[in-house]
Parts: sequence; structure tokens; C-alpha cells
Amino acid sequence: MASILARPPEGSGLKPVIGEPGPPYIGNTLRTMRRPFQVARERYAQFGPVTWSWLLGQRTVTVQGPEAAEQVLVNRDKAFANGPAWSYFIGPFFHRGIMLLDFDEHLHHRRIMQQAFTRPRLHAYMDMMAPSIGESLDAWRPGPGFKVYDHVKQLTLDLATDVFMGVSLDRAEADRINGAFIDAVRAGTAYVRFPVPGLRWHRGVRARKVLEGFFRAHLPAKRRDGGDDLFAALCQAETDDGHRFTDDDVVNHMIFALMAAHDTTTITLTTMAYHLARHPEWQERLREESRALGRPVLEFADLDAMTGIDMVMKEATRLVAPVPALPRRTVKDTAILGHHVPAGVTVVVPTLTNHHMPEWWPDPERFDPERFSPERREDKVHRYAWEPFGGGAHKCIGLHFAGMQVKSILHQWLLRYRWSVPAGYEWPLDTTSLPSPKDGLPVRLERLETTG
Ligand code: HEM
Repeated sequence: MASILARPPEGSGLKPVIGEPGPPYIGNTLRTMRRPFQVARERYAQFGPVTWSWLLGQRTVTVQGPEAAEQVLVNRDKAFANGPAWSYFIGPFFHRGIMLLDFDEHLHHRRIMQQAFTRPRLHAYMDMMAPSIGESLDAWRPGPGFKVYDHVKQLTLDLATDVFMGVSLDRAEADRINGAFIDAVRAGTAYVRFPVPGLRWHRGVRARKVLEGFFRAHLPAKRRDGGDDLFAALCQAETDDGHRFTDDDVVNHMIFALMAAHDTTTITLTTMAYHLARHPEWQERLREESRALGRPVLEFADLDAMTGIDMVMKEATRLVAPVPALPRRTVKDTAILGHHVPAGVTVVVPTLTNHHMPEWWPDPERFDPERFSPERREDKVHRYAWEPFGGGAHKCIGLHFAGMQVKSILHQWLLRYRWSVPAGYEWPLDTTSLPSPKDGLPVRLERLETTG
């Protein structure tokens, strides 16, 4: 049954937010998680771009389309806070990560962190990752049933140890840290949200302790010796006016950055691999682009030339936004597209479904990387039409890092292997947490004769 979220103040001229909230707390959670595209279309048809429902135990306003997304993400009147919204999901494990900070405090941290993402820093990260990518790819075993998702996940995790931590670990220690990290990430989507021994939440809390201990133990040496990795960069980062991170800040930001980078890049590469398997003409086009470069390893100066990979990456992140929803909590009464939204509710920008709105994207279900070509630039229809990296103050700080990593990996991959799926194969995409293929995306992987 339709109901209003809250009555707008007398004389405000604002409209109420209307929705079909479902039963308190549970609301429409399961349907929305399992069939997000269908639910989004139904809601939009019935209530327009701003509607509400109970979702994951909270009164949640969902805003569809780029106009509403812009209002929330740009956050002009500082009504939308990240901390309380994200903390609900990941607070205990990613405590004081930059995405969970707000307003002046966030800005202070962001200015310092920016120093770890300058061009020279990115250049150095890219040089560091090239050999590890080659080694990981060489260890892949060609054949049928090769699970892309699992292999890419392992690859990006191993890269994180090199490029992010810059600490050489023996296999057992690397597995211990990677395992803790995986547990911390998984805990965010636990159903039982308190520490019962053996369950996800409990493992997440324990994992957080392992990661804190690890970074704290290595911190003095990092501060002393420096290096080209992200850990060293955060230790050294300093703004023009002399602000630096404390030891606690470095630990918190490292743990968060590892999480922010890992699953997102894995999902992006897996989605690219899926569409390149279904569209061999695109796979060949990209392979030709990589071969034409004449270099087995991509260099920083080559990045802009990889226009094919660039378009495919944009299209992949449009079709499957790795961070499918951006939650905020209202800290005061506000308005979204003329609707009254009271303080204390969760507001969600659903990037995953926004990217499939036929109102903004022609033929949205079609894999069509050329829509990002200079001649077409369909994303220009609105600044927030294509929003996989978010926007406003919290826009992904690792955006260029992600592009660099994806291009570096795919370039070496295309030169070594061809991959395919049976005609008509469609992946079963799990949207109940961060999107991923339920079957791990099995492909036939074939080793190519030459590597460049
Ligand atoms: C394709 C890959 C990636 C995608 C799609 C992605 C997406 C996003 C999104 C949507 C946000 C904003 C969240 C919000 O507004 O609530 C974000 C924030 C962030 N991302 Fe990424 N990300 C990616 C890769 C990376 C990488 C590689 C790094 C680090 C090297 C990174 C570090 C961060 C950090 C630190 C934030 C928080 C920024 C802040 O709050 O100021 N991300 N990312």
C-alpha cells in the first residue's frame, strides 16, 4: 500500500516522498536485492525518481536518474552524510576509512590522501605492478572451465600486496593477510550483524585486528625507509600547509583503500572479460590495439592510446556498476527534486540500475562500447548519467589508479590468451552484495603463440 515518508512543512511547497514501503524493517529488501532492475523500473513507473521503502531495516529513499544523483552527491547544503550510512554496513571493519568521514574532517583527510595519487606516484605504482601481472598471468592454466572471477580476484589481491603494501611476504604470511582481508570484506554483507563465533561478522572483527596488527608492525619501517608503494605514500603524504596522517590514520586508510580497490577492480575486469568473450570481434579489436603497441608491458605514456580498452571499461562499468548503490544519511531536513526528505533517513543513489534507464541511455541493455566514442559520447547527456565512480566530495580517489590497473592487466592478458564462452551463454549475476557472477564466469582459455 502506498504511503508518504513524512509530511512536508506547511507552506514549503515541497511534495511528500511516496512509496510502497512494505512491512517495517524487512520491507522490499529481498526483492530489491534479487531483482534490482525490475524493482527499479516498477518504482520509477509508479512513483517517479524519488520514492521510499523499508530496506535492510531502514527507511530508505531511493533516487533514480542523474538529476537526483547530482543533488545527493554534490550535497550543496551538506544534508547528506556518508559516515552514518556506510558505517551501518562496514563500520566495524573499515572504521575511519576516508569514505566514512564527513565534511571538514573528510576534506582534511582527502587533501592529504591526494598526495598519494599524484601523477608521479601513479607512474611508480604502474611500474611496480607490471612484473607481478606477468607472473600471475603466466601461472594461469588454459583449458575449459577456467573461472575468470576467481583468478582475477587472486591476481588483484596479489597485486595489492606489492603495490599497496610494498612489503615482501612469504606465501604463508601473504595468505594470512589476504585471508583476513577477505573476511573483513565479507563481513559487510553478513546477515547476522553481531559477533557470533564462527559467523561472518565475528570473523570480520577478528580480521580487522589482524590487519591492524600487520600495518602497525610495519609502520615504523615504512615511515623510516619510504618507498614507491601506497603504504609508504600515505606515511609520507603532506599537504602544502604541512598536514600529515597520524599512525592511526595510515592504518585506517590502508585497510580501507585495500578494500576499495580490490573488489571494484575485480568486478570491472570480470565484466569486461564476460563481454569480450561474448563479442569476439571486440576482443580481437582490443588485441590488435595491444599488439600494435609492440610492447609486452604497458607503460604510463601508453595509457591514453588504449582507446579500445578505455571504451570497453566504461561500458563494462556502465552495465555493471561495481559499487551498485551509494548510501547517505540525512543529517537535516532537505529536498530532493522538490520532495521533502526529513533528517534521519537513508538515501540511496542506485548506480547499478541508474545506468540501465532507457530515459538516459539508448538501448541500455546492449553492450555497445562505441557509445563512449568521441563521435557519440552518450554519457554527455548528463554529468551524472555515467556514475560508477560516484561524484562530489567522495568521488573515487582511485579512479585513475583503477584505469591504469585495468589497462595494464588486460593488455598483458590479451597478448597471452584468447577466451570464449559457448554461444548463448549468459552469466548468472548475483546482485545481493557487490555484483559478481554466481558461476565464477567459466570460459575456455587458450594460450596464444606470441606475447607481443
Ligand atoms: C573500477 C574500480 C573502482 C570503482 C568502480 C570505484 C568506485 C568508487 C565509488 C563509487 C566511490 C564513492 C563512494 C561514495 O560516494 O559513497 C569510491 C570511493 C573511493 N575509492 Fe574507488 N572505485 C574503484 C577503484 C578504486 C581504487 C583502485 C582505489 C584505490 C587505489 C579506490 C579508492 C577509493 C577511495 C579511497 C574512496 C573514498 C573516497 C572518499 O571518500 O573521499 N577506488 N570508489
